[in-house]
Amino acid sequence: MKKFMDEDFLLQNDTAKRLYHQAAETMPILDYHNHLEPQVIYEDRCYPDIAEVWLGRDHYKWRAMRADGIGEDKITGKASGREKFDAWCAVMPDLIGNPLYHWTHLELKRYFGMDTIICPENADQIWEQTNAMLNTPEYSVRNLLRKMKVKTLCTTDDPLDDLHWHKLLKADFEIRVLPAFRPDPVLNIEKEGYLEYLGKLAELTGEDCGSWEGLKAALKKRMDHFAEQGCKLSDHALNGDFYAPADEAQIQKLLDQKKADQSLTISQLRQYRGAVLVFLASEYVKRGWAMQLHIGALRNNNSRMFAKLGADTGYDSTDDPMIAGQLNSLLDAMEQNAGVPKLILYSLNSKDYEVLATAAGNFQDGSLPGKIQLGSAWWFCDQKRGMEKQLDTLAEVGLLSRFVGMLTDSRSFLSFPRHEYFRRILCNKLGTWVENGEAPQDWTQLEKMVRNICYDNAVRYFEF
Ligand SMILES: O=C[C@H](O)[C@@H](O)[C@@H](O)[C@H](O)C(=O)O
Repeated sequence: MKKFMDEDFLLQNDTAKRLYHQAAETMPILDYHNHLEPQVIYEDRCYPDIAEVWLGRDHYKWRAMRADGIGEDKITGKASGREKFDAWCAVMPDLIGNPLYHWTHLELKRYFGMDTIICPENADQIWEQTNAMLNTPEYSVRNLLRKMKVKTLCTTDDPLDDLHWHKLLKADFEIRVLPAFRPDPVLNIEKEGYLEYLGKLAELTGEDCGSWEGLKAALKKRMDHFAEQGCKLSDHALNGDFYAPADEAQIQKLLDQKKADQSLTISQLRQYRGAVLVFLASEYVKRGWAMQLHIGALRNNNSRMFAKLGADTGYDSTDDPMIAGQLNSLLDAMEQNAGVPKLILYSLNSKDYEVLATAAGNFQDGSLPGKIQLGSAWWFCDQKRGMEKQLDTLAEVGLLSRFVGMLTDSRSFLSFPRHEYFRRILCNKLGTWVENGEAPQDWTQLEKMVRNICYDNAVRYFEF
C-alpha cells in the first residue's frame, strides 16, 4: 500500500514519476489569476497565526466547515483564531475525498515541513509549530511567494482602482505583481449600484458614461492606466446571458432605459453585455491583452448570508446555462469587428468543456499557437477528477501541448502548492498514456511538453 502523500503522490507509474521529478517539480510559477491583495504583498506582512493565513479569506474552507456542522461564529464570526483552527482540525478528517484534504496537507508539508495528519489530536502540535515559523521574517508574505518560486502573479482589479500598490511593488519587489482588468461592474447593468458605478467612472475619467461613446472612452482611459502598470490580462465573470446582436444605436437606448429606471429584458441584457464584450475585445486586441471569460457561476444564492457577509463567502453554485450558441455568436461578432483577442474560456460547469473547446477551435486564426484556450478546471471543478476531465477534453478536442496551465484563483498566500497538485496530475496523465502505448516514450518531447504546460507556454502567451 502506498504511503499517504509521499514524494510520488498521484504518480502511478515510473514514467509519471520521472516526468514529474525531472521536468515539473523545479519549474517556477506564473500565477495569472488570483485574488491576492497587492497591499499585503507590498507591506510584506507576517501572519499572526495559522488560522489567519489558512482560514482568514478562503471561502472554500468556510463552505466545508458549514457542511460539517461548524457554526458561523467559528468560521467568519467572533471566535478566536485558535477556536477557528480547532474547528478546522475537527473538520479535516471528514474531508477525505475533497481537494481541501490534499491541498491543506500539501501546504503543511511544503511551507512548514510537517507530515502531520491534520486532526484534533494533532491540533496543538500544528498550532504551535506553524505559528512559531509564521512569526519569523522567513514567513513574510513575500518570502512565502519566493519559497514557491513564484515569478509573476496577476491579481484581479476593478477599473476604478488606482493601482497604487502595484506601482509601489514594481520598484520594490523582484516578483512581478501585475493587475488584471476586471470590468464586471460595467457588464452587470442589471445590478443595483450600476449607475452609481458609472458615476464614479465618469468622475474619474471626465467622460459622460451615460452615453455609449462616453462609456467606451472612459473604459479606454482606464485600460491605458492599467497598461501603464504592466497589465496584460483581463477577466470577466459571465452568467448565462451574455450575447445577442445589436447595433450601437440600440445600446444607447438600453443605457437610456436603465437611466430611466426601467429594467432590461433578458434579450436586452444580452445585447448590452455582448456589445460591451465586443468593444472590450477590440481594445484587448490593440493592446495584446488576454481576455478571460469565467462563465456559469451562480453567485450569492443564500440571500440572508449575502446580506450579512457579502460576495465570495462560500454561497455560490455551478449554473447550468445553455451557452454554445451565445458563445460562438459572441466570438464571431468579435472576429468580424476587430478580431478575437487571446482568449481563455472557463466554465464552472464541466458539462461545457466540449462546448468551450470546440468554440475555441472555430476561431484559432494561426497568429499564435493556442491563441484560444480551454481554461483550467475552475473553482468546484478544481480537483483531481475535474482537472483530469479538463486535460482530457483539451487533448481530445484541442491541443493540450499549448495549454497555459494552472492558476490558484486564491485569496490565500499558502495556495501555491495547487500548482504542484496540477503538475502531478498532468505528469500522471502523460505517463499513463506512454505506459499504455498511447504516446511514444520520447523523453525530450515529453519533458518539453511538461515544462511548457507548467510555465513556458504562459510566459510566451501572456508575453511576460
Ligand atoms: O475559485 C473561486 C474564486 O475565488 C471565486 O470566489 C471567484 O472569485 C471566481 O474565481 C472569480 O474570479 O470570480
